[in-house]
Amino acid sequence: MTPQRGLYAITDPHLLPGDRLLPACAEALAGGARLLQYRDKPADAATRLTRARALRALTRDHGALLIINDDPQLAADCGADGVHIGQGDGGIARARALLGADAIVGVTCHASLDMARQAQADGADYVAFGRFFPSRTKPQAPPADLAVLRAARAALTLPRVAIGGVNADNAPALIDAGADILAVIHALFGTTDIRAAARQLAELF
Ligand SMILES: Cc1ncc(COP(=O)(O)OP(=O)(O)O)c(N)n1
Ligand SMILES: Cc1ncsc1CCOP(=O)(O)O
Ligand SMILES: [Mg+2]
Repeated sequence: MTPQRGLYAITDPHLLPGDRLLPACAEALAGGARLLQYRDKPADAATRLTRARALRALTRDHGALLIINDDPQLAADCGADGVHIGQGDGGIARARALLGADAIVGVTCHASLDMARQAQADGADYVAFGRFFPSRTKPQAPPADLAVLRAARAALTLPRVAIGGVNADNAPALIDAGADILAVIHALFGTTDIRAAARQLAELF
């Protein structure tokens, strides 16, 4: 089931090449991340499956949820808790058909309340808005304003994820505006003390 609040760590293949992936994720989970998303576009299918299976075991050990980015089939193959899909990633119905009713399906809604309403009507488990701040990981992601979080809080029942340049300094404003879950890449995996960075963000909830 989707946690209602907390820190959502997302992996990055450039920050966490090869053997660094597992120990870095272990640190984020030890620091309090409640969800972990495996996001790895450049790797080949066999490598992605090996890594996803390893992250499945690791997240189980920490009682955290594993979400796979983009790829419902990989989520099914590694036994993940769910999948995150963007507006061009195949749709909620396809993900549900592959993963079943109990899986978590999260959907990117950029800055659009209409997209979020549609995602909720189509059976999503959470909606993600952003990027809220300049992002070193995805600088060209469409920008979003805090107002969309306030509007979604009033209009939707689903948990709201905030993403994009999130760090310990700007996180309180996102939570105040209605973010239930903070999705973070660089401010976690771009730091030297991942566990401390995760703890600082997790303690905001
Ligand atoms: C929690 C969360 N929110 C948004 C995204 C972005 O998804 P998408 O728009 O499909 O872009 P890519 O991540 O695939 O580049 C996400 N992955 N996770
Ligand atoms: C995948 C994604 N979608 C919108 S912003 C973003 C990247 C978030 O990474 P960071 O926390 O480093 O800005
Ligand atoms: Mg995607």
